[in-house]
Amino acid sequence: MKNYKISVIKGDGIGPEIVDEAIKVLNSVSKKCDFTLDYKEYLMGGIAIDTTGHPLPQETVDGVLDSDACLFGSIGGEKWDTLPRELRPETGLLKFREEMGVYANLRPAIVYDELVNASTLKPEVIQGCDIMVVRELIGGIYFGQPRANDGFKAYNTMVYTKPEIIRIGKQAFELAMKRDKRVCSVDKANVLEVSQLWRDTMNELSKDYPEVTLSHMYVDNAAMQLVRNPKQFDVIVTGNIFGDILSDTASMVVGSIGLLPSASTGDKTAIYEPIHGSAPDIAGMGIANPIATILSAAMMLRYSLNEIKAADLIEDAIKAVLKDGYRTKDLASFDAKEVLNTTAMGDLIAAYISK
Ligand SMILES: NC(=O)C1=CN([C@@H]2O[C@H](COP(=O)(O)OP(=O)(O)OC[C@H]3O[C@@H](n4cnc5c(N)ncnc54)[C@H](O)[C@@H]3O)[C@@H](O)[C@H]2O)C=CC1
Ligand SMILES: CC(C)CC(=O)C(=O)O
Ligand SMILES: [Mg+2]
Repeated sequence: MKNYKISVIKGDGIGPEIVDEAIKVLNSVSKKCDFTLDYKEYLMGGIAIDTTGHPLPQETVDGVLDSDACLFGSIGGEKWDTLPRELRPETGLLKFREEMGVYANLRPAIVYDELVNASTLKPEVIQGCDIMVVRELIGGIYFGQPRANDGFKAYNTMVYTKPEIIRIGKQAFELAMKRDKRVCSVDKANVLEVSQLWRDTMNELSKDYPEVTLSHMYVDNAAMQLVRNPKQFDVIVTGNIFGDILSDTASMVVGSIGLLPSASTGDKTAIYEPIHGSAPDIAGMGIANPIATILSAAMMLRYSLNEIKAADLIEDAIKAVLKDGYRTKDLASFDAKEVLNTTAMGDLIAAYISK
């Protein structure tokens, strides 16, 4: 029987609540599909600061690199917001992504038929929507030097090199080849030099993919188009900050940020994490939607472990649960037959799998 080593980082806020549900579901599907999972927990973010004095302990870096894949919850919270920048949970997360070399963050935004009434957008606008946001994750303005804040003047730097743009562009074109063969590259080339290089490079790269239609859009327009007519998009490729913002926007096309999973991939390892943060406003209340994290676990099975049947079983169980009218609080006003807490939603998805 196959056995996989999974590193687990629960993090802060709702992180532990949602990761526990994903593990519950993984255990249910692994029994059904005849493989086992060995989990090892590592600290990161606020809890790591409180325990070790540092947001990213070396043990976490080594442990994740030694595993087959990493399941990640979320980090951060007000408690740590006043720390110097280099000691903050978010700085630990960025350093973690950089050290793991996970340059491509794949954020699918799929509207399930079962949830077509779960969005504030009209059903006809969103039905059948299936977007893949390919966000560059270890470059751009979140990482660029110089950066500083002296209390009077503050600045950050948006940097991309051509090899970095080619690397992420290739991921987008390759994904598009397996999908509807359309890539929309999002930038701000009317204002930013870095975006002009991004656009020129995408144009050059597109010559290697003649079957794929490449279009370009400014990020402000892209945000508007995402809510106006999301079905016009197939693959969106963009830089770190634009992808961060546009994928949160896309979550409202789907219905809730608690539904969107992601895979952060590179050449060394992969990290599977919901797109949302630690949601301190609802932490400990038992109302967080665990589906984004459970779907991230399904992506882990599909992409890192090649357990395709298991991934399908999870996704089918989620659709069935939603079709039967079970909702967490974030989706309570959309065709809910019964509103479940976080644990009950995890229990139910696990039970549908083992049916
Ligand atoms: N990957 C990570 O670990 C990320 C961490 N953060 C950190 O998280 C903290 C909170 O950031 P926010 O801007 O509030 O973003 P957030 O994504 O944590 O929350 C935004 C809103 O969405 C809701 N929400 C998020 N996930 C949900 C879920 N699973 N179910 C139901 N509702 C959910 C929250 O209750 C909140 O109202 C900050 O410290 C931030 O830096 C933010 C984004 C990503
Ligand atoms: C620390 C932030 C860059 C995290 C975030 O918002 C994200 O990755 O979506
Ligand atoms: Mg974000």
